[in-house]
Amino acid sequence: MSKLLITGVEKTFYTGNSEVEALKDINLQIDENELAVIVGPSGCGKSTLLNIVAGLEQATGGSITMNQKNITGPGADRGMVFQSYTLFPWLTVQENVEFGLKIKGVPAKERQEIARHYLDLVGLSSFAATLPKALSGGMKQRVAIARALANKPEMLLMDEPFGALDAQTRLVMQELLLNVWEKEHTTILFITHDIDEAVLLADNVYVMSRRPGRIRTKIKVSLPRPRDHRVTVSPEFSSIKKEIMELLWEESMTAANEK
Ligand SMILES: Nc1ncnc2c1ncn2[C@@H]1O[C@H](COP(=O)(O)OP(=O)(O)OP(=O)(O)O)[C@@H](O)[C@H]1O
Repeated sequence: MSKLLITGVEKTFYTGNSEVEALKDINLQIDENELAVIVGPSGCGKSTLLNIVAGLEQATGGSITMNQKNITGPGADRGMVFQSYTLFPWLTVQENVEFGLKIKGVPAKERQEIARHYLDLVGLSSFAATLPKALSGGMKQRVAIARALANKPEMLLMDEPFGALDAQTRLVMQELLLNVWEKEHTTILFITHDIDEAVLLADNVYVMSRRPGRIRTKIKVSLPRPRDHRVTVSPEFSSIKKEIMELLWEESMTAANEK
């Protein structure tokens, strides 16, 4: 069943006398429980699209529905994880994870239990009382994932969540996300520049064109699950990666020649 339906979405930014056409006729259908990954050349509008789905930006045309209801603004039904760490520095790890639940009025005991469950899921139970400043980048992103999931969102929106991490930590986080998704099966819309990351994680990789961005191709990734990094050495992995690389190369070269 379709969870998210994006139909004919357009976005033009108007600043002073200039305008930037960021997205043009975006059509995308994401199924319930799908782990969908978007890749595209730099500046093609990936973050803009995710921000529109999050309700943080308003589309200038088209429509977006989640569970057949129009998205008109931000809501707790969509959890966000950004590249930059967005934890509250004055709250402990546990309090950060509980934050959204507290706002919703969930009783203290219940929210503590929920927070503990998700901290356990991301392997941070023993850091519950720690302040964010004492955590590494990877640990902060684990907290951000636990915090987003604790609100039981209908969808998790992830914008380059591992982009600021070192290569080794990034691999660990990719496997952690796969593990979390195997257990929770939350529908995820994930943006990345990293083609290996896209193929490792995705049910489907959606390749965007150069700006103004459109969804150029949907590539189904049928690699067996559960997955871990061993899958990256398989011939199937290489062949999907090559297909995506060629599409992105074509888009980037055309964009460069247009400048
Ligand atoms: N608030 C804004 N005002 C004006 N232009 C904007 C705004 N936000 C984004 N843009 C422009 O819209 C286009 C798409 O930007 P966006 O950040 O969505 O691309 P992206 O694909 O996420 O880029 P990258 O891969 O480099 O992170 C760019 O040309 C950008 O300069």
